Amino acid sequence: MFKVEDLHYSYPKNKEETIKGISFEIKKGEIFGFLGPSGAGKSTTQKILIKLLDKYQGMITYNNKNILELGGEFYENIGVSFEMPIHFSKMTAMENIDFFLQLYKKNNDVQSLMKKVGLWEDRDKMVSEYSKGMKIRLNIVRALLNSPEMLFLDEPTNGLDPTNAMILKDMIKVFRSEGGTVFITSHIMNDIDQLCDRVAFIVEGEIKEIDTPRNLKLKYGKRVMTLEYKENKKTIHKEFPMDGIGKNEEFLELLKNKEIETLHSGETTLEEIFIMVTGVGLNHES
Ligand SMILES: Nc1ncnc2c1ncn2[C@@H]1O[C@H](COP(=O)(O)OP(=O)(O)OP(=O)(O)O)[C@@H](O)[C@H]1O
Repeated sequence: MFKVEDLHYSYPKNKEETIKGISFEIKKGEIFGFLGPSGAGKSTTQKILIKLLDKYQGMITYNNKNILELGGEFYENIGVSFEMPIHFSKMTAMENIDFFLQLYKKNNDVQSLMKKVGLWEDRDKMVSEYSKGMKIRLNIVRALLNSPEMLFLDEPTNGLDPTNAMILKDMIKVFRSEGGTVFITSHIMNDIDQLCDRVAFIVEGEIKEIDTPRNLKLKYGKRVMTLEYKENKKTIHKEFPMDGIGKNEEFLELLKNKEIETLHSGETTLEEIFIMVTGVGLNHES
């Protein structure tokens, strides 16, 4: 759906390039995660893809057309939800929605969307009375107002409690199951793991990895089995190579004779991969 080839970008006031020659594709019907430490260039790339920044080098096509040649119809087909919810706070949620609806030719079913995010009952409240979580949910409704074929989401679950985060993730999955395509950035690796078909890691304007979360886990994980068992009221921890595990006598003896507490393959988490690829820890406060 999107093809980005050798993209370079520098902000006018900066000497150094912010985006240093990245290439990737977003396939129709996939959820594509764009991950990286703060300042890596995620928002800049997203802004270029949605045509908010244009003086770049390289080639970007959307459905095989150069995005620079696309007119207003481009915005009929995409939905955008950025991290900071921006609404008219002195208007009610519905007044906000009505305002944005009339900008589009295609309209989604607002009542159904508002019910899905649990805001229908509060639709006539001023947005200034909304909590942060409510504003974020209203933001996603806004992004879906034109029934887009592609969604751009910047940190969509940031600031949501687990229940609301789950509602939002379910909406994103339903959107994909109905054929939609999603470009998402997040610092919450669990969400990324649950949602994304493929992820790219960007560090200082360069892409270091692109693959499925599963392939990355296989690549960065250790091929070992770890076993914890009880012996004389103590927990003993042992590691065995995955290769030939079925014939490893010591491992099999432990399985047969000991009280096993845990048994794991050495699969790593996306969070550990993030740290390995980017060299930067995740800030859990964000
Ligand atoms: N308008 C701007 N003018 C000049 N430099 C900018 C501008 N916006 C961003 N930058 C710089 O470009 C680099 C990439 O910023 P960007 O916002 O794309 O990072 P990010 O990966 O989205 O970070 P975060 O996770 O913190 O949102 C940073 O060094 C930032 O300071």
